[in-house]
Amino acid sequence: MLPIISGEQVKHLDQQYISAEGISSLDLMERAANAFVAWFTTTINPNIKQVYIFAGPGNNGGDGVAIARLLQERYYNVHLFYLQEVADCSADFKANYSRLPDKVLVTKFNEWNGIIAEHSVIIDGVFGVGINRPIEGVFQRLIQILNKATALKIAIDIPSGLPADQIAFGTVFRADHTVSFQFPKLSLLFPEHASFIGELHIMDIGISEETMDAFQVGRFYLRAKDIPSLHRSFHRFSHKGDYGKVLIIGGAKGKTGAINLSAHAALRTDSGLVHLAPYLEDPYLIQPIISELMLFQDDSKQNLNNFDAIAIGPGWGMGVDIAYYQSILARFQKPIVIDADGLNLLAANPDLIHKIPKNSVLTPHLKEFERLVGKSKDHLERMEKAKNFAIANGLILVLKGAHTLVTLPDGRQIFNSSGNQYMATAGSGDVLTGMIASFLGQGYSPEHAALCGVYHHGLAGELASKSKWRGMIASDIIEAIPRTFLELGIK
Ligand SMILES: NC(=O)C1=CN([C@@H]2O[C@H](COP(=O)(O)OP(=O)(O)OC[C@H]3O[C@@H](n4cnc5c(N)ncnc54)[C@H](O)[C@@H]3O)[C@@H](O)[C@H]2O)[C@@H](O)CC1
Ligand SMILES: [K+]
Repeated sequence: MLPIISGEQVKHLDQQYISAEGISSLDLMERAANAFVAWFTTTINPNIKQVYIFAGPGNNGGDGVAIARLLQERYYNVHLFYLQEVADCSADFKANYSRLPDKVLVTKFNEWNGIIAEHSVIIDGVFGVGINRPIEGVFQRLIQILNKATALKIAIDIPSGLPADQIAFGTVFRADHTVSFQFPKLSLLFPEHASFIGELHIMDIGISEETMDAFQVGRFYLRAKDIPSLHRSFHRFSHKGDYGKVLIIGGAKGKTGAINLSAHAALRTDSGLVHLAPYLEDPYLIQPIISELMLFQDDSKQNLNNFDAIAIGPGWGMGVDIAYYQSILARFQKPIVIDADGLNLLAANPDLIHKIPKNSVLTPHLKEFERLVGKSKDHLERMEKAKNFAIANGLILVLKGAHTLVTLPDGRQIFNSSGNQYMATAGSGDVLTGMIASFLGQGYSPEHAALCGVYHHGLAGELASKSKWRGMIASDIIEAIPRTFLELGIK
């Protein structure tokens, strides 16, 4: 998994890599600029009239100057603005400045007439991860002008003004796209920064995960390439029992749709047998949405250990008898998945937390998490609370959101990269619950079940949204689950 190192560590990473690989920092900047241009030329409409690049005094500005040259070589009309006397800029900035072709128009920012032509693109290379104080003066004026412009806006590495690992504290460039090098900076994953970042793209510039691992940050970014090695493989003689027997408990009167969605998702994630235990006097009254599902009448006395995995909570309601909740925890000794009202009931009855089997997977959204541990002033504090909670209770916490955060009992924190905004739809969380339970039932470790569940879920959402867009519903995500295996090359 890709380590997420701090802004401060980036300098050391660069130096370490540069000395180990025998390349210069200028070469690394050239790679970064090439990576940006490769993304730009394949993503941005080629009919744009003008590219405006704004370069600050450091190496982010240096990237901007190198990008100006590379884009001009590809016949774009490039207008470069620099903000500080070139003599006062970083060494690699100056080296790139001296390589600029004549066809790049170059203007000092304070001599700019402020006009931005229609159908143009703005590239922000004012500050990168070296920002160390709030933006003021000429820099602030520029960012304010650019934020008002209607042109498409792209940030190099990080929107200028955003600190790499903290919550924004002043003026920040508002990008439509952020093209970040090598790994996402931590602050790019915070929900409060969504409007600064736009779409996030991570471009590899050749620094290996091993080089980055040396920094031991304990924070990671989960990508498609990480997933296949987490999967178990099955052979042609596998029996449906090998694929696990899963029980989904929840679904009070009027809310049985939630367990149906979880159960259906578990089947599509390859579970062999899936049972529903709705919280109804007569569970046989409900109609499973698909005929492959089975009903289970749980009377607090039955042996639950015949199941390989259990998920509790979807649509359960807050009227559940706590003695029944306790009886489930007493009758099943393996890690379980807890979601929705399973979590809300825990928040209302905190003593229950100590009875949950270790390494169980809890999947709160932000509000449910708040009910469990109290309010957080920002995502940074929330991350800290998630870590403390997972370590103190020996549980895996899956904090759902745009970059779902999985916190493991040893404190490691893993941000997911798959998924999109169309997944914020009713029942999407129930689908995830069923998927994680399915992987658990198939014999995956709780850690791998959580990570595979989260990644496949996001990918299923991406695939389903290609045809359903805003109209996507949770059932569409379920239907797309099988294709996620194909997409990731998992047989
Ligand atoms: N491995 C990587 O991630 C690579 C990083 N490179 C680029 O290098 C950038 C980091 O470069 P630097 O460390 O030079 O940092 P920056 O380019 O972010 O800027 C640092 C400069 O701005 C000044 N400064 C900081 N905050 C200011 C403020 N509020 N007002 C006025 N001046 C301020 C600093 O004194 C310093 O001169 C990255 O973001 C990335 O764009 C690439 O060139 C190569 C590879
Ligand atoms: K920038």
